[in-house]
Amino acid sequence: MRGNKSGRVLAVSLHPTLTAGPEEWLNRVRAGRSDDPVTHVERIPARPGVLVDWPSWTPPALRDAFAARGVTRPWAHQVAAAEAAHSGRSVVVATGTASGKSLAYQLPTLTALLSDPRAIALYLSPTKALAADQLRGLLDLADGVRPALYDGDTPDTERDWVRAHSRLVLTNPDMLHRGILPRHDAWASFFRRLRFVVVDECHAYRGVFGSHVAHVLRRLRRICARYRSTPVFVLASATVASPSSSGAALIGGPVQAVTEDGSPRGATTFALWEPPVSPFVGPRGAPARRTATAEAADLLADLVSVGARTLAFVRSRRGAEAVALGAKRALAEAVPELVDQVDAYRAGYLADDRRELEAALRSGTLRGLASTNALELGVDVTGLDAVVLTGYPGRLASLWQQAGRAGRGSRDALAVLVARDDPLDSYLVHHPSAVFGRPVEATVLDPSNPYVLGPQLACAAAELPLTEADLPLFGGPPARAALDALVEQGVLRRRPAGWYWTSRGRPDADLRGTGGEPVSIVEASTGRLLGTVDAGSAPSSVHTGAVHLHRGETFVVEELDLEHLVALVHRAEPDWYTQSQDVTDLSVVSVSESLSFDGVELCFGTVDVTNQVVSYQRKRIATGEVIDEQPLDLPSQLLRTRAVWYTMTDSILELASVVDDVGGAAHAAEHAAIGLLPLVASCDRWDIGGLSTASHQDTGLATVFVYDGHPGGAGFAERGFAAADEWLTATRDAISACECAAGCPSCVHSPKCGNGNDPLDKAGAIRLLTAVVDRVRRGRAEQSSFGHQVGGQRPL
Ligand SMILES: Nc1ncnc2c1ncn2[C@@H]1O[C@H](COP(=O)(O)OP(=O)(O)OP(=O)(O)O)[C@@H](O)[C@H]1O
Repeated sequence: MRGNKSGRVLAVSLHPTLTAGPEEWLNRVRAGRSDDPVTHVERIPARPGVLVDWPSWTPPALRDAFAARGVTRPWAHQVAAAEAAHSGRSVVVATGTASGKSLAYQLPTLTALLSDPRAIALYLSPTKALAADQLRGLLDLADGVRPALYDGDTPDTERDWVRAHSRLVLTNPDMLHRGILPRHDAWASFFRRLRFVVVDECHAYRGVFGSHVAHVLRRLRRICARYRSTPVFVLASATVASPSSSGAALIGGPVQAVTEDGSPRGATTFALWEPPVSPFVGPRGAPARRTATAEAADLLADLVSVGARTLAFVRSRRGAEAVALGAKRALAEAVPELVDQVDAYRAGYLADDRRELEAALRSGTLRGLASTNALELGVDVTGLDAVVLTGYPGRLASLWQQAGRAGRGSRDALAVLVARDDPLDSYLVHHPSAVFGRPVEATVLDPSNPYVLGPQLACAAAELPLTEADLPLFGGPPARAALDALVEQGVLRRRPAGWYWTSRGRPDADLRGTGGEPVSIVEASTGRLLGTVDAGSAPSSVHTGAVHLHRGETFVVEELDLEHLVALVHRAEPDWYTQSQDVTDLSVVSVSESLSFDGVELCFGTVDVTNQVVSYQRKRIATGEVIDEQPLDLPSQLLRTRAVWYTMTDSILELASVVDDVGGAAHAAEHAAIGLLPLVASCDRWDIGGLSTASHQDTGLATVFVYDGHPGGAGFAERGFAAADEWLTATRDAISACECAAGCPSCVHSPKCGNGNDPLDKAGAIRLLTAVVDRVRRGRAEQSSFGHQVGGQRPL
């Protein structure tokens, strides 16, 4: 073992050997620590595979091509899915990570392409990295198919070639929506011959994004029908709940599910890891734990040094860079020969750099990589031994996707979840039953959401006028209502034959809500483009003075020029990092509906949520100590959206005995309400934001707001208002049924709280909600007996 300057002993094996297994790696990385950071080890047993014969219709050439890459016989689920697709039924393969779902779609698809030289297939993936990875796996499988990428990274000069010659086009829903469907006449031959559509990692299409993609796929089906083709859909995902129904909701047609996994799987040793208490006191006066980033950097270095090829997932881009840098530093002191074998990976890198890193990880020239979730989905990085999750990724579906990256085939694997110092992560590492043996979250999407339906129908009409016969495909009555609204707004024109887009230009719908063009990060002295960062997060991540990490190199931002979308940076080696501070404010624009009864007013309306990065702190890398705080002059970012909120008078606060901690009770009630809104609004908690305050400037009262996190709103808050008594009753009941003492992730903690889940008063929230629910119910009863709506559109 060798030490480093920090005095920590690195678990170095000078002759790394892969004969050691997960248990031994784990023992070695936890050895030598005074407090054992491991709170629980779950052993997920190995599973034998079920091999079957190739379907009789498999072309011999394809069988040979699979055999050449070591696949001599398929697994049972691969054939079950392939048989369904081959016989013309849409199917979803919902089996584990690395269970060979690619072969399950390749078998029927490539069979069709080989048997019919005119047939074409389309492959859709949520990330460019995954499409690039799939392309590699397809290149030498079938002659004459000419698989090719068609995405934002494809040079213009290649695009025409792909459209004219490729018979297996790999793209993403964004490109289909913006670049392919609107130009369907140029793609006429493609659509006419389209036989299969593969939708990989289909669980990624959830929430508002998923609802948009559901319509993009309906638009695709309509365009295909126009060119007289009816492609079969093959969907795949390792972590999708209720695969048949969520698959059907996504494509708008019946989907058969294949869920019995026939692939062999090595055992996984899954450790829950809580970083030790650091000597420095945290912001609330309580002893703080060492950061998950610092701990993950050490773990990455340790695992690489004992010979385990390791991928560390980190929640933020900056965190991924910091983990790579920290691991490199630790290795530089103890095993310098391994420093170059660790790197960082994230979506903002240039395409060539990403491909190079993926290849290096696969070939083993890279032994450690710290990545954002850009590598979470499906990229086949065969041969990984260990995965480190730096903080709970927010959803069990993501946790299993990330953990599943290690131990491909029947090799045993190690996964380590390192808790961040927040109540949600601490709760999870001390409550293994909240992690293991639980179903993943439902994939919630709602194609009838009017805020999605409207823009999508406008896009559909611009592609091809909409007719009565199209309405069932887009959801029937809600689609008609959305079309009426579009006609009224002058967006579409109603003619006897249908609904027409008559304006110049094209309508658009922002599928991912990223908020505009990305900002380029450029090295000032050389003009070298390092990468990009999306517009919405530029003020917090590349503001003037920010320390920007890029593949293990440190830069300081000289200037952020938002007008020209450029951040100029220079190389530097500061011993601090920066953390931006922001302020969120919410103002009420207008009230559309309201209901008031005895001290509680429930409202639905339009709000402006502003977020402004106002300063940044410089903090010492070694200790996290704040050196100073520098002011920033950046524009605020405005989100005009829809919200549901309730106000409470002082007499209600007294009745609920929360006068001493109104903020804590309201904050806890807000978090739980966000968690429960999906019950009545078929949304995802990540699509919603909240704000609670003991006294709000517009209402003058204690107020809890829940708003749609999408410009213009997304229909969720509206449903929350309509079903407020059911929603808030369920919220109150969920908190009181929870057995924890003072709040936990199952009730009032939020995985995305900007205030670190502080303050929270669980008991106060129950009393507050009891009073609120009672008044909302009585208000509703009064409203229905008078037969009118109390309140109405009013400015505030
Ligand atoms: N029948 C088989 N026999 C042996 N190996 C196979 C078989 N089918 C697939 N494989 C191998 O299993 C590995 C994982 O396959 P693949 O990447 O397709 O899994 P996946 O389910 O798509 O993974 P992910 O969950 O990452 O999307 C690949 O290396 C592939 O070559």
